[in-house]
Amino acid sequence: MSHPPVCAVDHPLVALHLSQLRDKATPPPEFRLLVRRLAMLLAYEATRDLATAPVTIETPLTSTEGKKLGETIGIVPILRAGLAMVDPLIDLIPDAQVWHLGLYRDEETAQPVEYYSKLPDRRPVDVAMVVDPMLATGGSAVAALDTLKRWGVKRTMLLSIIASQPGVDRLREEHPETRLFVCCIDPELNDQQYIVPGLGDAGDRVFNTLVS
Ligand SMILES: O=P(O)(O)OC[C@H]1O[C@H](OP(=O)(O)OP(=O)(O)O)[C@H](O)[C@@H]1O
Ligand SMILES: O=c1cc[nH]c(=O)[nH]1
Ligand SMILES: [Mg+2]
Repeated sequence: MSHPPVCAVDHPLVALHLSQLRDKATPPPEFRLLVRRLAMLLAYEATRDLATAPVTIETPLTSTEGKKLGETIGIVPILRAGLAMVDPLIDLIPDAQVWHLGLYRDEETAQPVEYYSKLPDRRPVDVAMVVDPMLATGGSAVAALDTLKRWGVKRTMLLSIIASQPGVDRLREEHPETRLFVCCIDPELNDQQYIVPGLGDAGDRVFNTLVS
């Protein structure tokens, strides 16, 4: 089966929650809830092709065949903003492992700076689901995927709420094998490399650290 490399989830619920998320009047508690809902909707699409294995279960009435996951999943949040997408994903995939990567964008250069990574030597997962609400220049996602590739993960996907077109192009160029799931692709970046129209700084809006 061949998959489209980029899936922009076209759904009325995505559209309405995304509109509220973009609104500058949306306060952090509601922002977090909206990120949670959108992460679940993205995860529903992204997990469509996960392998399953048969399992026999007993209902109160009889034996029947059910399913269990047939591969191991790692959820990889890019700190900080990616943390807001972890809980909704482990609600849906309770056995998933969570591996944190700390990256921030240098404010002057917009280049990613790694400040936390504690992956073990032995790669323990079949599929890595990288989560970060924003794919702007693509620098942070490319750095995270470089790390996961060195770690030996064969199948990677990235779930982002908003991507920029330049970020999508860069990801396709540098990690063509990574499947990308987004709620929306915005056309451009501004001079500070923020996504336009975007939603501003996702990490600051999640963690209420926007200082004006
Ligand atoms: O595609 P890029 O140009 O690399 O930009 C996207 C990155 O920027 C944001 O994180 P930020 O650096 O603001 O860190 P934070 O989550 O701690 O706020 C966002 O959550 C991504 O990680
Ligand atoms: O628009 C952007 C770009 C980078 N990081 C964000 O949080 N927002
Ligand atoms: Mg930020």
